[in-house]
Amino acid sequence: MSCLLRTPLLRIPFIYRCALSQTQHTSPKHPSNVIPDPRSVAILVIGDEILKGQTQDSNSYFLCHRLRLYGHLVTRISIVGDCEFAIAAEVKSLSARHSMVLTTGGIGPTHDDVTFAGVARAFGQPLVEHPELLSLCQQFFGPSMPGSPHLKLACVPATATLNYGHDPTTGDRLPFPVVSVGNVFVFPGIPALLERSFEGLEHLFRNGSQTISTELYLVSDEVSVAGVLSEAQAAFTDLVSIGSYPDWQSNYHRVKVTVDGLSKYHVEHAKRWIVERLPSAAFIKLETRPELVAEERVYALAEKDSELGGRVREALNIINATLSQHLLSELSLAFNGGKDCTALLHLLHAALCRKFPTKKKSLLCLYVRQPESFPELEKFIEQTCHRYAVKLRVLEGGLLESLAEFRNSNPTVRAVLMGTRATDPSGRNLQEMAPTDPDWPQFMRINPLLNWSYEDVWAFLRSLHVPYCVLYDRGYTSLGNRRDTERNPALRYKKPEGIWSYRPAYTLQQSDQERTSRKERP
Ligand SMILES: Cc1cc2nc3c(=O)[nH]c(=O)nc-3n(C[C@H](O)[C@H](O)[C@H](O)COP(=O)(O)OP(=O)(O)OC[C@H]3O[C@@H](n4cnc5c(N)ncnc54)[C@H](O)[C@@H]3O)c2cc1C
Ligand SMILES: NC(=O)C1=CN([C@@H]2O[C@H](COP(=O)(O)OP(=O)(O)OC[C@H]3O[C@@H](n4cnc5c(N)ncnc54)[C@H](O)[C@@H]3O)[C@@H](O)[C@H]2O)C=CC1
Ligand SMILES: [Co+2]
Ligand SMILES: [K+]
Ligand SMILES: [Mg+2]
Repeated sequence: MSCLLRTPLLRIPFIYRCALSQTQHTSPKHPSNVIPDPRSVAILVIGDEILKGQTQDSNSYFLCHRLRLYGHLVTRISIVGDCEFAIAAEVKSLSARHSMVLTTGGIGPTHDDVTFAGVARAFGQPLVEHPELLSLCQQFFGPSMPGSPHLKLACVPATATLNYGHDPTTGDRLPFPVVSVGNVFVFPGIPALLERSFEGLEHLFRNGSQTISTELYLVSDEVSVAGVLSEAQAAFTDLVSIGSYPDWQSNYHRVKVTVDGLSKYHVEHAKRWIVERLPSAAFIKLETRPELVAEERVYALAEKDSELGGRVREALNIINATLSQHLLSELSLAFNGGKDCTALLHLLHAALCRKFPTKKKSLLCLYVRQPESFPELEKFIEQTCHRYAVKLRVLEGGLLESLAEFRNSNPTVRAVLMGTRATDPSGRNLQEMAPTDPDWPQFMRINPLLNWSYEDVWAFLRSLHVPYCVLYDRGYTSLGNRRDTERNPALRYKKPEGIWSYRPAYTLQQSDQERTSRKERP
């Protein structure tokens, strides 16, 4: 490898370095006259609302992601306001230094939409009314008088090319073309419109080469790996690009390290280089999308001759019996973001994947939000529903009234799956299948986790890398609301540097203390 590294001809110049040399911050190693890499692309985001903090730019994120899939490397994102001169200056500079420039925003009919004027100015061209665009505008907006606002959409730089995209699913030609001038492509700002226009032009933007990317997940913090990562980047200069990204929300890792490059050989080599220099306990082989492998992993766990295997078998039996007795439209999952119903959702998802292997069936979840609920919990619930593609019905107010409302608005639902365990205050005299009490709205309650222990729930979640609410990693063992829940004192400990902290919930030794940090309702 060292010979390889020393032979300049065999080095693949890595793009991110070249990008640096194109800016004013010229590095001594890279003269400023480096020819732009043919894959280097710039994105120009246009809009006052972005600079004012009124709109969060999502278009550049979308474009970076897609362009990378298509084999390009975005080396610059610029943001300018709705100012013709600023747009012109930026377009001129970016267009000279990159193989392609994609702009977003500023092509509508209002006074602040000046992107075409800016692009025309950048190339020293007049704005002209394009006959084909004019007839399209008249088709969409009806016949026009001179000066009609929508005619502005037809006024483009003189050498403009019209690029018609196609709907990737139907193959139909899209009604409105994307205008390009030289290597500058002018996209709309409305995210849905931008995405549709871009996807329709895949053939224009797909490039041959591909960036190879791999990840390492670390359970240790950045400080403890910074030295090795610097050495790795130095050893593989110009061959790979190494990134380090701390994550405060993950339940399973603290840092994600990425290794990117043009050659699989060098990417793998650099990855091994890092792995060999850190203790193996520093890494976790993380399942980043556990929901995609839920069926396989959950059923494999059920085959195991262990206590947890037995619990999983039992829960799957109850779930499958429920699925054979009821249509999916007759079922709902009571989901409040707690660890138990999180485990149940994963089990249910696995069972549904097995029962409906091809059809995407969506489950209805019911969440009765408490006053002063934890923001972390709300965020987790939202992300989880998205992850498992379930519908969420949120109700506010008392449990009884909310259930009555749910009963009325969802008359098909007969049974509600719940994460109740026998050790919960409400689980003491419960059966696995039990109708609600006479004074409660009538449902069949299904409790597949009734015989699970606190430890079973954590062993299940942790072994399958199922994401759970981050509050459990911060010392909460049972979640109510911000008023009635505290971190569990049994998890409190003093760090070597003398600061008090809390261990994660899954390390609690005395599971009978699970709820001691919750003031129970009378
Ligand atoms: C559908 C349903 C039917 C009920 N029927 C009765 C009844 O017949 N008689 C009775 O005395 N009590 C009933 N309850 C109240 C229940 O027994 C508990 O008191 C209540 O769920 C709080 O449970 P917990 O404090 O043990 O919390 P948890 O341990 O958090 O709750 C256990 C499980 O209940 C579900 N759950 C709890 N709170 C919510 C919420 N806010 N939104 C959505 N799901 C939630 C989840 O599946 C959770 O895993 C019912 C609750 C629900 C959600
Ligand atoms: N049918 C079509 O294909 C076309 C329609 N038009 C028309 O032009 C108008 C819109 O032109 P635009 O250039 O899109 O106008 P614009 O620049 O004013 O943006 C429109 C909306 O998109 C949001 N937006 C802009 N940049 C964004 C970013 N980077 N990230 C997230 N959100 C962003 C803005 O905040 C704004 O709400 C509409 O009236 C549309 O009908 C324009 C071109 C093509
Ligand atoms: Co080598
Ligand atoms: K506008
Ligand atoms: Mg705008």
